[in-house]
Amino acid sequence: MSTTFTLDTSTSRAHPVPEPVRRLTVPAIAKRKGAEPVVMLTAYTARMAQLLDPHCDLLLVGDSLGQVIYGLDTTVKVTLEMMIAHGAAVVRGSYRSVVVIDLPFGTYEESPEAAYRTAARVLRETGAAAVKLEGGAVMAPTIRFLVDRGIPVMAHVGLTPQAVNALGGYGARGRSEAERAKILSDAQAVAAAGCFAMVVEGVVEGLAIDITRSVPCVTIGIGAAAECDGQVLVVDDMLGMFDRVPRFVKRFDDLASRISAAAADYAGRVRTRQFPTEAQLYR
Ligand SMILES: Nc1nc(=O)c2c([nH]1)NC[C@@H]1CN(c3ccc(C(=O)N[C@@H](CCC(=O)O)C(=O)O)cc3)CN21
Ligand SMILES: CC(C)C(=O)C(=O)O
Ligand SMILES: [Mg+2]
Repeated sequence: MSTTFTLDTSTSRAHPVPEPVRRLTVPAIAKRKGAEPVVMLTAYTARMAQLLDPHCDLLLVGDSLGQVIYGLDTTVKVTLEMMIAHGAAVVRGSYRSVVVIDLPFGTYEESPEAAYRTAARVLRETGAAAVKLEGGAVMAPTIRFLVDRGIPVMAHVGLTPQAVNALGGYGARGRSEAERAKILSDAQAVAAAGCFAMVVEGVVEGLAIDITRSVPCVTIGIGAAAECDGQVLVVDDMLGMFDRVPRFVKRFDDLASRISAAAADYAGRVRTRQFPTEAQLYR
């Protein structure tokens, strides 16, 4: 018995393997200033990441998981272990989007060295490409320290929820001239420190526009302005999982009522022995 092998000369490989779909990169996102708007949503689980990934440029594993997943009242109680567990799940569930992970409260503010240790652990243990941290000028040296050592940083200015105890709530920022000037100089300071992008959250529209025009990096708005270089929302908010949401949320679906209806349907069928039926049984 003889076997004939034919070498496929149309490719350099004798055994062609499918081209892997390349993940977007941080530099590719950074180039989007003033160009095609950057699409970001939060994700906390592998399956949700799979569903969102084809539509997004960035997936943010936000510390909003404290409220959204864990039922905490603020993000102040979120731990590094939570962020790493959910961050690794989102990386496993995505293959196109750049995954960014929030550094949780208390794990980076003390010093650039502390921030580096935390950020390095996050990237090492999750496979994500970048970290996000809250704060303005005060965090600029830390951002510079991380960026110089090869860790891409997304900044977050304006309404910074980890500072809720100091801010006294989640009201929009930048209404007074002093606050407006402070937030603008914060944005300029984190940009000068080398962040590749910044979330601008909960500020008056004119300020978000001024920030977007005056910094060289991508701005990603949430409760900010359509003129930002991109937008982000908490996925459970935009899916309609919560009854009460901030003004800046647009609900693109009403999943809470659909889940309630499905659960009620199931409960009714169990109680009347209409479930399971033949299709679900082994015979
Ligand atoms: N589900 C969820 N969505 C978010 O956007 C979000 C979180 N969780 N957790 C972390 C932070 C907290 N954020 C929040 C939380 C509440 C409001 C809020 O209630 N805003 C009110 C105004 C409140 C006031 O004036 O004091 C609003 O109507 O916009 C805003 C942002 C944004 N982030
Ligand atoms: C709202 C976004 C920007 C965030 O920081 C989060 O989800 O934690
Ligand atoms: Mg956050």
